[in-house]
Amino acid sequence: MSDRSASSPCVLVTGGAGYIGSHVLHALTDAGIPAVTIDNLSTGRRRAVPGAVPLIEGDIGDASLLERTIREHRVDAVMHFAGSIVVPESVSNPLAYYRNNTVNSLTLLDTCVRLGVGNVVFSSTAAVYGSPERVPIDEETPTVPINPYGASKLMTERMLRDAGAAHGVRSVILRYFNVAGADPEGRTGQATPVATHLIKVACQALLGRRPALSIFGTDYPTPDGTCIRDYIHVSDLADAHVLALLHLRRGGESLVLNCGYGGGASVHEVVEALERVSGERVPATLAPRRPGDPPQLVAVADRIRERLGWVPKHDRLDDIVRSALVWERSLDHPAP
Ligand SMILES: NC(=O)c1ccc[n+]([C@@H]2O[C@H](COP(=O)([O-])OP(=O)(O)OC[C@H]3O[C@@H](n4cnc5c(N)ncnc54)[C@H](O)[C@@H]3O)[C@@H](O)[C@H]2O)c1
Ligand SMILES: O=c1ccn([C@@H]2O[C@H](COP(=O)(O)OP(=O)(O)O[C@H]3O[C@H](CO)[C@H](O)[C@H](O)[C@H]3O)[C@@H](O)[C@H]2O)c(=O)[nH]1
Repeated sequence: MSDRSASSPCVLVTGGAGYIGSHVLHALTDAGIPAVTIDNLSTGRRRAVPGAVPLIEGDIGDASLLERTIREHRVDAVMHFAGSIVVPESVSNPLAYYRNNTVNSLTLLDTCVRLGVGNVVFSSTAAVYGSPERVPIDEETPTVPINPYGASKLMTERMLRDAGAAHGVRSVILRYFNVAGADPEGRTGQATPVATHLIKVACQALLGRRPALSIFGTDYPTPDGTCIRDYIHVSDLADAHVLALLHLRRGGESLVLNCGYGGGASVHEVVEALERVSGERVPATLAPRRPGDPPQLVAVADRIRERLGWVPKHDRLDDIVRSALVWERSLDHPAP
């Protein structure tokens, strides 16, 4: 055990080899906060994990591995990213989603309670709101998920709330809106080649790594007919996680917080931003609506600023798409 881990408590980051988890590991390392990660590398990559952070290759469904890690590293807090994230896959294979997102979260939470780890930061999603009637969406909006992915995450939120009441576990539940972009220093980014997220797919199309971007639906009730989303830069999201951890370590109360900027961009606006920053055309074709896409998802994002003192640094759409494009160029694998 190193001197540092002997003196300071450590945060266990599940899924730290993945897109968002790896950005958070870099943010923790930059802030001098000791961390350890467990990842089964099902979608994550070993090289996304900063060198200073021990990577334990294993599954969070393995209670004895969790227990060993928590004891050996003097873990006092957990940031829980590990999970399955593809919405259509959750529709075709729901039980796999309930197993990985809900059952494994239960194992993790149960282990935390048994070992007295009382601080949990959880990656939730705007998908818990489903297709709300009113936009923008505040945290009191009813949670009515419309797919198993959203339902599987909402169940973990519920477990955290109940475990808080019964066992004193305090949690910050972060409901991410549309996460995009990459580390401005180029240390990590979204690396899975089978991407479905708009900004990543648009970058791949611009670079000729896929034939074209399909714009799913141009007849929505929005000003330009395409869907509107609240895109948040992954590095700003990573900063929010560090603040959430510090809040809990200070003894702060449990919170549920939207993570977005409170503004929206349409699919056309995203494409225009990418063309503006690159000076190149995004090959795009107009396609029918994708099933299950709500016309607008925009956060009311005041609470996170008030409660955590979060101040975003990368909230211009041009910055988000530029960082995504720089990262995409650095990847050596072609898209499928
Ligand atoms: N990407 C988004 O836009 C988005 C939006 C809302 C919420 N989220 C949530 O954020 C979290 C991270 O998402 P991401 O985009 O970084 O996805 P990702 O697939 O890049 O990261 C998930 C990581 O978890 C690991 N993992 C999965 N199951 C595991 C298991 N059973 N045991 C150990 N490791 C396991 C994977 O190998 C991967 O490294 C997820 O919980 C997701 O639901 C993501
Ligand atoms: O090739 C593409 C991909 C996406 N889109 C459109 O771009 C918008 C954004 O789509 P994404 O797939 O990038 O993201 P989603 O809004 O579908 O969902 C994401 O954000 C949600 C919360 O807002 C959940 O967190 C979910 O897990 C996460 O995938 C949608 O209108 C979609 O139809 C296209 O036109 N073409």
